[in-house]
Amino acid sequence: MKFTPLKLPGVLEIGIEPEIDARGFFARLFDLEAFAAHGLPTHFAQHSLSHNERAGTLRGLHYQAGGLEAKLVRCVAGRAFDVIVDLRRSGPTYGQWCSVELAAISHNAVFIPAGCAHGFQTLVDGTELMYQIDVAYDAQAAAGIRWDDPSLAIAWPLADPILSARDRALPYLT
Ligand SMILES: Cc1cn([C@H]2C[C@H](O)[C@@H](COP(=O)(O)OP(=O)(O)O[C@H]3O[C@@H](C)C(=O)[C@@H](O)[C@H]3O)O2)c(=O)[nH]c1=O
Repeated sequence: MKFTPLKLPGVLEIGIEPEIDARGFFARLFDLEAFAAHGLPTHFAQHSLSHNERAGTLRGLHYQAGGLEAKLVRCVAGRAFDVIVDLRRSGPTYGQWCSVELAAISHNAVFIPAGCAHGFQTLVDGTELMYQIDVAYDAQAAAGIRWDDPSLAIAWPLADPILSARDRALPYLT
């Protein structure tokens, strides 16, 4: 497995190192020792799947109030523009964002540490993202920031995104 730091501290793109033969390949997606060596969680309380019918669907930007949720996100069908926003007020990159394209064909994943918000926009119909989340979902703690916050100015690839009513009503970052 390959661990590549992205622009924000603690955000890593995780790639596979496939063992290729005439049949195809075999690749590890999770390795307890490697995750521990990179300071990543080795226990994930919930694995979840997000299915998105249409290209342009945008979910986010979400975080858990209290900033305690870390997650590993991978695309298992289609492609998505994935965004991480740093909400760690005491850190030097507070309010900054970074992105990575997650694609089923690339077999990559992104690790999002606690204290960051997350969102994505699907690039093709039928895109699915799989989450491995280190703490159990707490509906009362679900929080978010508007996808089009002017102070973030995220360069979403597709115009007129498909949004949930909840995401349309999220507050701006203050
Ligand atoms: C996220 C989540 C939602 N739900 C429920 C709540 C609701 O009835 C339904 C849909 O919830 P949402 O609209 O919040 O789903 P969604 O907009 O897909 O939320 C997700 O967005 C991306 C960007 C993330 O990073 C995720 O952590 C999560 O916040 O599923 C759970 O039961 N467990 C969960 O872990």
